[in-house]
Amino acid sequence: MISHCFFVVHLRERLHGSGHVSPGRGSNAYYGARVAHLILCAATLLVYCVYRWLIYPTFISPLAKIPNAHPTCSIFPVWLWLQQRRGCENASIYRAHEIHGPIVRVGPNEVSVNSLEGVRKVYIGGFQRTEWFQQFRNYDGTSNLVTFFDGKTHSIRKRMLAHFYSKSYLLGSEDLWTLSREILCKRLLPDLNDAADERRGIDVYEMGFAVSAELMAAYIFGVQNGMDTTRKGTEKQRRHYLELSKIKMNRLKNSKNAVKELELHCFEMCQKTEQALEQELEKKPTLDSVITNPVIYTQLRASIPATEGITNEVEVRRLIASEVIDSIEAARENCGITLTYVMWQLSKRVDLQSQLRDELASLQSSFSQHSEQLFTSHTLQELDRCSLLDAIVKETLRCHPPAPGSQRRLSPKGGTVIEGYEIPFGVIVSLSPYTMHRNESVYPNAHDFKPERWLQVRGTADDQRYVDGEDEKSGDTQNPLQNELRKWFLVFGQGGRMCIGSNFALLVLKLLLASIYTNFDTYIIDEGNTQQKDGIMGGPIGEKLVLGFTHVR
Ligand code: HEM
Repeated sequence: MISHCFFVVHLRERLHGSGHVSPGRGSNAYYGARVAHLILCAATLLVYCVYRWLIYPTFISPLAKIPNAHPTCSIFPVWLWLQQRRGCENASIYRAHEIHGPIVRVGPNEVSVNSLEGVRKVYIGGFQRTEWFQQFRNYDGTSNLVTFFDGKTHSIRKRMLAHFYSKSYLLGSEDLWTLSREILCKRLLPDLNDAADERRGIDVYEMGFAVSAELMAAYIFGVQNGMDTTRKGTEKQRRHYLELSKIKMNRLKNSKNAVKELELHCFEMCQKTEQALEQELEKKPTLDSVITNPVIYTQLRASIPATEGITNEVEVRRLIASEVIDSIEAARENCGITLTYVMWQLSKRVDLQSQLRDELASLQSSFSQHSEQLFTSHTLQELDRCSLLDAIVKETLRCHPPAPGSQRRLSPKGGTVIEGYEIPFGVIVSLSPYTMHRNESVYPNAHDFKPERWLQVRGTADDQRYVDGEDEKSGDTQNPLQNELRKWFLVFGQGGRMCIGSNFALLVLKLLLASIYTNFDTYIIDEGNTQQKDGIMGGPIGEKLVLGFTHVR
């Protein structure tokens, strides 16, 4: 537009110069003509801007028909930005849906949806992720599962790993139960025992983050090559590691140095695993050491060259490191936050703790520290059938999703139609667990923590029967009410980009809870501020939860 105006001025000058009668340079008439041209250009520019940024988005764009979360949303992206700055983005979008229904415009080029049709179109339909996800690249921009844009590259990598994170594989994995026994029984429980004896409080927020990262690292690298920051005596390393993680996640000052140190730490674990594999040391345990296979590392090391065609060893190691550091972070943050909230909820309800203990006591496997049966090959399968435990974990994830924020995508070429509204190509479309999980018609009294809802079948109030553990794999169950609850459950995302670690996360959380609550009662000593942060991640604002532990008789 600006260049067009200059062209007009230039043309007029050429005309003047080619013999037309024109006011002489420096004369008043000459300057008057120039000013008139400039005014004309400015007016044209203004009209264009008003049309482009006011009239078109507000009245003509297909998005204009969608209700605005705020009157300015069609023109400026300021409303959303302000909600983010104020730390109330999720709550504000939720309120907008309550007022306007299943679809709202939250910015000139962004809409939020809250419906199953939205889930089906956006996630199951495979809309692309936005640029925002690129920040999860590691090692100077090396991609991984989270950041791959191209669908083909993404699905090759996902297929490479999916089997080793599938529920059926994990339930039968000797590596998983062996490494869990090592970490929980030899590192975590002895510290909790001491805490109970000494009447010392434990910050389970810190403990949850550390033990989750440690379990994930052990599955990736083998327990002997992974992390060791949970046991008593490692408090200094643990706090240093968690401090670095916090700096990285919150992009605080010095985050570059923190990122470097964390990447180096992960790279060292890769190198240690590589050396062990080269020397075939894995299967030679000494008397007091336990060794497990580096399940994920070995798979990536074999499959990246074979299926992605990358043979340069340094490059392969970089790709592996970029992939696994993300998984450790995902486990640390998401499982850490979830464990904190489950234990907070259980500590408020002694009755629920004892019901859970009764369910665990009915199993053949025992989680008692004094039992010979502790963690056998049946343990994981048995644990998976505990319906109350499952309900407690699911209800915690519903009420306190660790990643409650909008899962943003871009509308595809050719556009789409959602909830009857046309959405052109390139619009940011999102749904969020925060809003989906608060739907009163699916989750009555949605603001209350009610594990029972995951155990009920549809019927009258007096006809609420309990169902045994359903087959998670099949998705749909015989129970229409449970199917409905699951469809609205967005905690792990849905579709092709859904969380690859969901089964691992659920199983590890159940193992942790079974081990802790079989042996201890917990009570709150200092809960700080347990309100969830309103953002992409939703840890407790106070970043702590100090619980007391007492031995179960
Ligand atoms: C309670 C625990 C967890 C929660 C709530 C969670 C949540 C999520 C969500 C919501 C997404 C999808 C985001 C989107 O659609 O844009 C996701 C993706 C992902 N998660 Fe998790 N996660 C958890 C644990 C884990 C663990 C333990 C791992 C370790 C393997 C993991 C690895 C990943 C990866 C690699 C992706 C990207 C998948 C893809 O793009 O195909 N997550 N997670």
